[in-house]
Amino acid sequence: MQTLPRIVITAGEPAGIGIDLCVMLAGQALPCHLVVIADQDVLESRAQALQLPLQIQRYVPENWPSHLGQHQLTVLHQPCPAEVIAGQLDTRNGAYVLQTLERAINGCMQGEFDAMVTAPVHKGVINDAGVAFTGHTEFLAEHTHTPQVVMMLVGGELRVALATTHLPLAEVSQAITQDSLETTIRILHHDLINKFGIRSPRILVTGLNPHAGEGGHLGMEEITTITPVLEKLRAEGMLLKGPLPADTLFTQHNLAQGDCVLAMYHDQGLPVLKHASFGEGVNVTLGLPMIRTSVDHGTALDLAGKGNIEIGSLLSAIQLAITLATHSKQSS
Ligand SMILES: NC(=O)c1ccc[n+]([C@@H]2O[C@H](COP(=O)([O-])OP(=O)(O)OC[C@H]3O[C@@H](n4cnc5c(N)ncnc54)[C@H](O)[C@@H]3O)[C@@H](O)[C@H]2O)c1
Ligand SMILES: N[C@H](C(=O)O)[C@H](O)COP(=O)(O)O
Repeated sequence: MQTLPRIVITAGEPAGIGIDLCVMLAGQALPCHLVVIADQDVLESRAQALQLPLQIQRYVPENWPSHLGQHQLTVLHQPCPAEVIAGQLDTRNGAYVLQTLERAINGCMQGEFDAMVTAPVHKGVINDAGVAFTGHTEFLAEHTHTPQVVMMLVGGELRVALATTHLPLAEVSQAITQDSLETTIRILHHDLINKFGIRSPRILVTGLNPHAGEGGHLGMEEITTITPVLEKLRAEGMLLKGPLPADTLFTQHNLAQGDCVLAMYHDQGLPVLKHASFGEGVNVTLGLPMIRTSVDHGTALDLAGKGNIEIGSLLSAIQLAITLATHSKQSS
């Protein structure tokens, strides 16, 4: 008999909508076993604020109930040190957020969980708490000892991967070297085949500069870095198009010729994807020795504890995690 995947969810920043989403999740039937790592009291008081029914059962590793959507939620209790007020960040809870991530990562690496789905964290408050933190993606790479990973967002018909992640714009050009770009494309190519079932992935690669550098008149990175890498990997048989001007790459005509876009930096690729599918998209980390997906939105502090939020992205992230975990079990 096929066993259901065991999905662990980290509830993210406790003052944000991650808690609300986990409360809402209790009302959704899903084809998986599911455990949420969060402070149980915070979940209960948010459920009260939202006037939603919630019955919590503590997580017992040997006994995973199915997630039937009858307002029951299995919770791995991680206490928040400071009182949580919806919408108000508190640096005293920064370490708690990271502890939930560490617990989920350890569980995935040791086979306790099949996949990890993350609700949004607030990068700023973690840094204000004194811990350098740029995002889940980098944290996961560090904590699984993976030298390089790739952030890809999937939404509607689009897949957009990034050559750099959470980096000040002034540092982007230097961060894209021939080596880093080659590794990014290899990871992307490998995971599109092995995780997404695309036999011969066609990857559309943006330039870095306006109009892909205009033959060197508007920047040299296309000539010195991107083109040599694409030529090397094309010689191995990879289907790579580019470097293409990013402003027109996202036209329907061009997108129809690829399975995935590789953008050079965060705000070159993600605004297009979020315009097309915000609230339904999924962020997936490629190249990890475990499965991790996430929502496409942030902590939305303005909406926490008030109701009227969309759960679509979390459901899509869980669905993708289930698909990837099932595929991984079948192929192992
Ligand atoms: N996966 C993650 O952990 C993740 C992703 C993106 C941003 N963030 C972090 O979140 C924080 C806030 O970021 P931001 O303000 O740029 O983006 P945001 O996504 O939190 O908010 C942008 C807008 O979208 C709305 N919104 C977001 N999610 C919604 C939902 N589920 N339903 C309805 N409306 C929703 C918000 O109210 C706001 O108006 C930052 O610290 C950022 O780094 C985390
Ligand atoms: N870059 C993501 C986005 O804009 O949706 C977000 O910041 C989350 O990134 P991590 O998964 O690395 O936290």
